[in-house]
Amino acid sequence: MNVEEITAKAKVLLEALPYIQNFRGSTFVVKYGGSFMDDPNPEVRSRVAYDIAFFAACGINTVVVHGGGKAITKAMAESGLEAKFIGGMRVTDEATVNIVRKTLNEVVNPDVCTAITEARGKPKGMPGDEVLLCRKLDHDEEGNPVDLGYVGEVTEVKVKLIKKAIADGLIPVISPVAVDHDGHPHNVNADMAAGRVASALRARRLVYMSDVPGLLKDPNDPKSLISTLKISEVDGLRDSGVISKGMLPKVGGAMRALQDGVHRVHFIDGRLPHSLLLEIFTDKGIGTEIVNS
Ligand SMILES: Nc1ncnc2c1ncn2[C@@H]1O[C@H](COP(=O)(O)OP(=O)(O)O)[C@@H](O)[C@H]1O
Ligand SMILES: CC(=O)N[C@@H](CCC(=O)OP(=O)(O)O)C(=O)O
Repeated sequence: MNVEEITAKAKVLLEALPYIQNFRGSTFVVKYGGSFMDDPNPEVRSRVAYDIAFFAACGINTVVVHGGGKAITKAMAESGLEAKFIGGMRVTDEATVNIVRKTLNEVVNPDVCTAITEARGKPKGMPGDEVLLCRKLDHDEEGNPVDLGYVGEVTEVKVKLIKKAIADGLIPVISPVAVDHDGHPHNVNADMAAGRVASALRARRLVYMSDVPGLLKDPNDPKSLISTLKISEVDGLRDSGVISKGMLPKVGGAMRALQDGVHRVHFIDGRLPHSLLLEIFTDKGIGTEIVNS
């Protein structure tokens, strides 16, 4: 390496310093998944795991909530069950909730933990039904009544258990399953679960990773990225239909988290190499951020 190359390399490292100094000791919640988890290139998942291990090594209390919708649909098909969604939520009967729990807790959660371990991070798999309490979800985003079966809305997060794992130097990895007051497992939308975990932990950052560059003005045009959005601008975008489908629970979770004290919520493309590091450790970022003021 010549002097110019050494200087350029050092510059990249030093650019991260103020961010590391600023974020040390803060809590970040990362929604890991869902669509990019199925990317045929295993490198995609691995890179995200490296970014998560990087955060933890910088002293950021990093908590992961993962998805796994596609894996559930595949497991249902193998059992001869057809997946049905209403308003983006899976209709979940008794047989389905058993598949949801098994797939998320016994397949997806260990997979995410393995990826983090391979990046030399120290994950702690936490089945959601051990840390999340819920009641049956009985209304949709607009407040209309719905009955989706065993689909839950998180009412309580066992913060002490999560903080204990963090204090032990571990990265909690939580699946989107919860139990009601009778101990019956429920399926929870992973975006909403991540929002509630971020709220309960009073996280400084909540990051949603998906397979789009961020919030787009035109969902069919990746160049129409909205870089920064104020919370007050969200309703207008929702009413005009700009925010729709899979973005609705993310934005719903984001709004709630911001109202509960989370400082910023980011939406980034999990397929882009190291998008998590770039969004957090550079001035401009590469996705969308929603801020409170
Ligand atoms: N304004 C928008 N900007 C970006 N994506 C949007 C927007 N409105 C709706 N979407 C849809 O939301 C999807 C992301 O949500 P979802 O499919 O649930 O992702 P994941 O499974 O990765 O959590 C995008 O692929 C896109 O189809
Ligand atoms: C109620 C409900 O719909 N739960 C989701 C839980 C998994 C999830 O949200 O995963 P992604 O983030 O990969 O979509 C489901 O059954 O698909």
